[in-house]
Amino acid sequence: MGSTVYFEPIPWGMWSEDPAGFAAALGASFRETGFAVVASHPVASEVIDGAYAASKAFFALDKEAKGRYHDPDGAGQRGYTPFGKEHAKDKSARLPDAKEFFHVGRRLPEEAWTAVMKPTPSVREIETFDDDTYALYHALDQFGRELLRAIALHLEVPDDLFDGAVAAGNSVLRLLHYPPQPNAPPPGAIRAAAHEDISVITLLLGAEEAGLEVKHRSGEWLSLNPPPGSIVINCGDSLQRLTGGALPSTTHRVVNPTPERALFPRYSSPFFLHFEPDFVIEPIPSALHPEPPITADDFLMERLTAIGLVKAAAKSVSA
Ligand SMILES: O=C(O)CCC(=O)C(=O)O
Ligand SMILES: [Fe+2]
Repeated sequence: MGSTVYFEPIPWGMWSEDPAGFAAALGASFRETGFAVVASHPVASEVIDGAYAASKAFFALDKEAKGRYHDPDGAGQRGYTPFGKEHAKDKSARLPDAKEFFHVGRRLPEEAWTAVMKPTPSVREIETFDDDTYALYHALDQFGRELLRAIALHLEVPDDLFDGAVAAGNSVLRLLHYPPQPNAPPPGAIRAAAHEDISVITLLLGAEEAGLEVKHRSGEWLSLNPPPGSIVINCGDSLQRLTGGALPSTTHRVVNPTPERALFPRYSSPFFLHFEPDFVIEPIPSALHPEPPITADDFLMERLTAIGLVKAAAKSVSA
C-alpha cells in the first residue's frame, strides 16, 4: 500500500479550468481529513498585509485599551476576547488557551442589527483598523461563497444551495494572536486546545507559522504547514450537520512552539463562514447519518455554550 499524502495543495486555477476536477479533489480531501489546502488563492496580498498590520497594531495596545473592545455579555462574537476565555469542550482540559482574539462581523444596515448579528466595535486607536480588517472579511466572504459552489457540485446539490443561505450569514473573521512563550507554559496549557469549528467552512490564513495539527480518524495528529500563498479550508460542524457527517468537522489544535520558535508570536486569521441565523440546517438527500433540522442560530448557541463562550443561563443572547 502506498503512503497517503495529506493536504496536497489544490490549485485554485483548476476551479475555472476543470470545475469537476477541482470539486472532486476538494471533496476527496475533506472526506479524508476534513481539511484541504488551496494553492494560489484569489485573496490579494495587499488585503492580507493590511489586515495583518492592523491586527498586530491592535494586539500591541495595552491591556486597558484592548479591554474597551471586550463585551462581557457578547459571548465573544464581536470585538476583543482576552486571554483565558475560550477553552476546549472537554471539561478535563479546562486550562485556558494561550491566545487573545478580535472578531470582525458582517456590516449590515443599522435596522438589520439583532442580538446575534451586532455591529463590530470601531477601533479608534488605529485609524485604518476597521476598513483594513473588513477588506479581508469581504475578500474571504466572496472566496468562501465560490468554494461553496464547488462543495455543492461535489455533493450533487443545486450549485446555489449555499448562496442564499450564506449571503447575509453570521460569518466572523477572527484575528488571532498567540504571544511568544519565553517561559514554558504550565503543563497542559496549549496555544489552542483541540476543538472543532462551528462554521459551515473555515478559511484559515496564517498557518505558515507552525503549530496547527489535525486529528485524522486513525487517531494520528497530522501537522499542517501550508506553503506560502495557500490557504487552509476546513469543514465545520454546520456542514457536518447538513451532510450527516459525510463532510466531517475534524478536531484540530494549535500546539506550543518548538524551542527554536518560542520567541516568535503567531498571528493567524480563521474566517468562520456561517449560515444566516434563520437558515434551517436540514440534511441533504445524500446525508450519511441525517439529524433533525435545526436553525443555524440555535445550532450556534448550542455550540457556543459547549465551549464556554455562552453561559448556559445566558442563552437568551439568541432571543
Ligand atoms: O490559529 C490557527 O491556525 C487555527 C485557529 C483555530 O483553529 C480557531 O481559532 O478555530
Ligand atoms: Fe478552529
